[in-house]
Amino acid sequence: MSPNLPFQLKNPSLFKDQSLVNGNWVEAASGKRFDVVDPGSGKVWASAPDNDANDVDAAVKTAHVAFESFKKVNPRQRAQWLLKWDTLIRENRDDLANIVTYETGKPLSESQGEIDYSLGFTWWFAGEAERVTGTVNTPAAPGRRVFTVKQPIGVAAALVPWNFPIAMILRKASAALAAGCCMVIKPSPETPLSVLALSELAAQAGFPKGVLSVLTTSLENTPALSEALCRHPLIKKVTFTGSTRVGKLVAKLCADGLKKVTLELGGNCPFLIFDDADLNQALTALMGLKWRHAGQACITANRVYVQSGVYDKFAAMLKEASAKLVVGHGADKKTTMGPVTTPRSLDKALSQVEDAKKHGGQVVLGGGKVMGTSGYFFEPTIILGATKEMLITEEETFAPVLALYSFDTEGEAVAAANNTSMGLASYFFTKNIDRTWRLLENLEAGMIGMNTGNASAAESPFGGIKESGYGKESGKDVAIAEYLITKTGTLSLEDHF
Ligand SMILES: O=CCCC(=O)O
Repeated sequence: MSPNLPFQLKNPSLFKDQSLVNGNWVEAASGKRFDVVDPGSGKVWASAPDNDANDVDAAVKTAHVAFESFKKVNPRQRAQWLLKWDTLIRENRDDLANIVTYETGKPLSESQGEIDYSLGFTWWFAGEAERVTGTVNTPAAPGRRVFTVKQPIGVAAALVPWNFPIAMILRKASAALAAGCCMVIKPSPETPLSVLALSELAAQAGFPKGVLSVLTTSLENTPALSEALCRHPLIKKVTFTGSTRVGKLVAKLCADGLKKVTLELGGNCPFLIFDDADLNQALTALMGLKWRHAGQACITANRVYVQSGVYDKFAAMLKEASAKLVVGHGADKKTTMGPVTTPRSLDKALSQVEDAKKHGGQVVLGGGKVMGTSGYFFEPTIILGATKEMLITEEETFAPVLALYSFDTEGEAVAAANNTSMGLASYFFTKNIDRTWRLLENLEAGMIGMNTGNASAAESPFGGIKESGYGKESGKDVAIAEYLITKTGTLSLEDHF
């Protein structure tokens, strides 16, 4: 228990800074630990065990032993544990939000918003647990019946990012637990403590020992530990959220063991505004989507295409609204945009801005690091006159930098929006119903926001196409199916009549 937290916890039992294996809080076998840094100050405020590949086998084997019992637990019991977990998370919302803010940098109101959004997953998958059903049919061959039964796939590994540490865990773990799978979680090195706090609440909710395990690790040991998880023969399913580059490595590692994989990868999402759009609606949506967590969401708007008739007007509206953002420490109530989570993101943002300038882009707001602070702050930045030659068009930014492109026709906008290897989300704003339908069909993305920038919900299948990955998280049937196998039974009947 750390006495020196930079914030007060109402429930001190939530501060867990050891790994969780078989229901026990443990250190890495090496005894090493790594630091957890507050991005708002650049200061170390906690640490966690630096597990490496050698720590994987014990965690997976004990998870497998737990799975042998957990898979037989009645689905209603699993649903009840999920609902109890949901209640405990609700009761500890403020403490969890503080931990998230000090790990990720996001403003407290956003951390609270993330928890509220995430509770959709515990609630939703509690319902899904009891609705897993098989099928029965009568095939063409005489005297036969064919059945399918669904069963949990086994122990799953979750490789989880730092940008939404509560939402990503609850989206993955709730589906796995509802299905009857155990899960070994490898949190991001930036955000181990929020995941450990959630796991403590899962234990308090009644989930048996070994059902959820957490192996924390440093940036340095992340590749080897992740590889060991992907290669372990008792891991039957891997779910990864992160970059397309790493997602491809995970897919290759899992291919060797023919493991089922869900990949939620990079976005580079387009946001289209047509002349007939409600510009206030588009502005409100863009302000929420783009500046949320300082631009560090996979589904954020990376490329904003505005039709020429409203380009200047919308650019002015956007600049005026964005200039009012208050950049500061996430724990400060006045803050409306926090820091980026890692210093690496600052360098990437700066290189994209410099590159845009070289290609003729006009920086009309921000453009650089916030000076005179040890936190990782980047100014909210707007680049006008963006073109396809720019780095920002090619690469996901993951920082508060927004590029505005002008277009004339719908065909031109769709071609530009789709001109990326990625296909996570696309957004468009128009009041033309025919165009709405055409865009839904023609935009190449797994999720389409139509006059909204807020399309994520427990009820909606979440996932991309193209190099944004495969598999769905959340939504009815599809998400829990990622953790199930289908077994077919064929029965031969004797006819007595
Ligand atoms: O960053 C990716 C996840 C964001 C969301 O779930 O809406």
